[in-house]
Amino acid sequence: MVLGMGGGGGGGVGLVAAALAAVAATWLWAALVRLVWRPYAAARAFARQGIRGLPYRPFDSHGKEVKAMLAAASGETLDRGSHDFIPRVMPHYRAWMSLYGKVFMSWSGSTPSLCVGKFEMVKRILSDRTGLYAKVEPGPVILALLGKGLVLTEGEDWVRHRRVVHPAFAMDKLKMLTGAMAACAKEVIRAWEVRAAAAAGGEVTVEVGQQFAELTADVISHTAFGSSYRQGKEVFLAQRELQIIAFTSIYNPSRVPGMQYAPTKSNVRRWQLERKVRDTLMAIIDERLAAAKETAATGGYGSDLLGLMLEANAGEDGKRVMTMDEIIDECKTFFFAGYETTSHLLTWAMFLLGTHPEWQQRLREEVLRECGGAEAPISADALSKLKLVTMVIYETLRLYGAVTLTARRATADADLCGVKVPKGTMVLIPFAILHRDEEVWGADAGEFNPLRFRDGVGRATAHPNALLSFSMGPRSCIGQDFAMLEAKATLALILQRFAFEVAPEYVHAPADFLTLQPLQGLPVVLKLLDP
Ligand code: HEM
Repeated sequence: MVLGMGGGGGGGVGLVAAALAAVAATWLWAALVRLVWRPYAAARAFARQGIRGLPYRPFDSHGKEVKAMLAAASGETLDRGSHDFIPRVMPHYRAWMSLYGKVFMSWSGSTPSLCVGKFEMVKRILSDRTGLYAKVEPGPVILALLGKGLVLTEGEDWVRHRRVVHPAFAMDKLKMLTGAMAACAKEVIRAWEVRAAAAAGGEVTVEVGQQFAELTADVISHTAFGSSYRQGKEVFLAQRELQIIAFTSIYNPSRVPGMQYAPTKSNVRRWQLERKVRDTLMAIIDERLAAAKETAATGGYGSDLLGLMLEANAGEDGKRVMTMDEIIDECKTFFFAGYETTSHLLTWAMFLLGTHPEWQQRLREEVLRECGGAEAPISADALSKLKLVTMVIYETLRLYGAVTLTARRATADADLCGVKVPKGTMVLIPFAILHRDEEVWGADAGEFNPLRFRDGVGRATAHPNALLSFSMGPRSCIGQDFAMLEAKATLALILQRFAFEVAPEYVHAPADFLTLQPLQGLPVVLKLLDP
């Protein structure tokens, strides 16, 4: 009996051990398939089917030449006059391009990748309307952060979403948001004025990177949610914390597959925040729908981005085009896509103007002429006359565009200007490298020269779409006019009030953490023009 019981206990332990061994064997098998077999099989398949005629070496990222170049470039900071951050930010690409030319293959984990630096090919990929080059499937963490908003949808869903979101970003509607944008910027700048006025010589040093992050968050919260701004800001703060959790997990080198589902401390926090974002957005939307019912005669969902989206969503026959969950996903997308990008644009514009005083003075003269002095209100019409400011913003986007690279996946075998691209290939388009191509931009491609845009953005080079900071084609940035308007209004308000230079302690070290930013922020010395 006793023996029998002991035998039963031993059987239980044995079973547990067997189960653990089975789990370990499954994990080991999965790791072998992922890390060894798939790259090997993919390399063989590519060698056979070829992206024929292209320089090709499997497992390039471990090549000796690339390793040497990586070692040489890592940690380097740049001279302030140099805008060539490629060796620092994209050392693989620089190395590969110098070895293999503008089009080459590489490997990203087990996925074969084609890196495309030839403008004609880029144009073909980005203008595709057939779904041949689709967005890359996001991981579960990014999906939870962004939802199935415009950035991540495909096919019919994308067409439906774009139809609803597009009217909110029409220029005549955006013009009505200029007042809200300028009011947010004025509040931030007013605080600088107070500090400068109290300081000796009317001078104050401000870390503008951080300040612009707060400003663009405020602008999105106000312009998207109008009177529900406070709840909108809560959503924004929760989204920002979610973003940090998401990227900490994605960039964690010892990440264990499947861990995102375990109830760890950070996952529990993530779930709480996701619930908070959803519940708060749902409450704002419910309020709007109720208010719209009451004011049906005046047709009022509100003139902010959410209101315009709800109006377009109502459809002519009263049938909703998008579900409320999809509207929530679009709201999350606004925060994600429109906050850091615009904040970095402002930061880099201040860097370039702070290191080019002659351009700063030319812009100030233009602003004072077209918009008036510090007391004059900023209007969308006056902003549309700021030609030099626009040229400097384009040049900032060319040299320091927030998005340095985009990717697509070939959904079927394709012929890309004579190159065979097998189905499944990841196609990488390094915007930052294309923006420095001397064949496209001329011998001064590496220099700050806003005059190249004097005849407009489409005439700066032989290719009308050579500036790719907002991408091009059907999936190009829906918020580009919004970002340009916000940048112009903010720069005009600063130029009206301050002369500035980059502080001596600034270290020029552009870094790409999803978006291109100065690694240690941007301290700027602001001097009141009229102390
Ligand atoms: C300087 C500021 C900005 C830059 C540099 C920028 C850049 C980009 C780029 C490169 C894309 C294409 C990505 C790809 O196809 O892989 C994109 C798409 C998008 N952007 Fe922006 N963006 C900016 C501001 C904004 C703002 C302010 C908003 C909204 C408030 C916004 C919303 C979007 C959306 C929704 C998409 C997806 C469009 C679609 O696929 O239909 N962006 N952006």
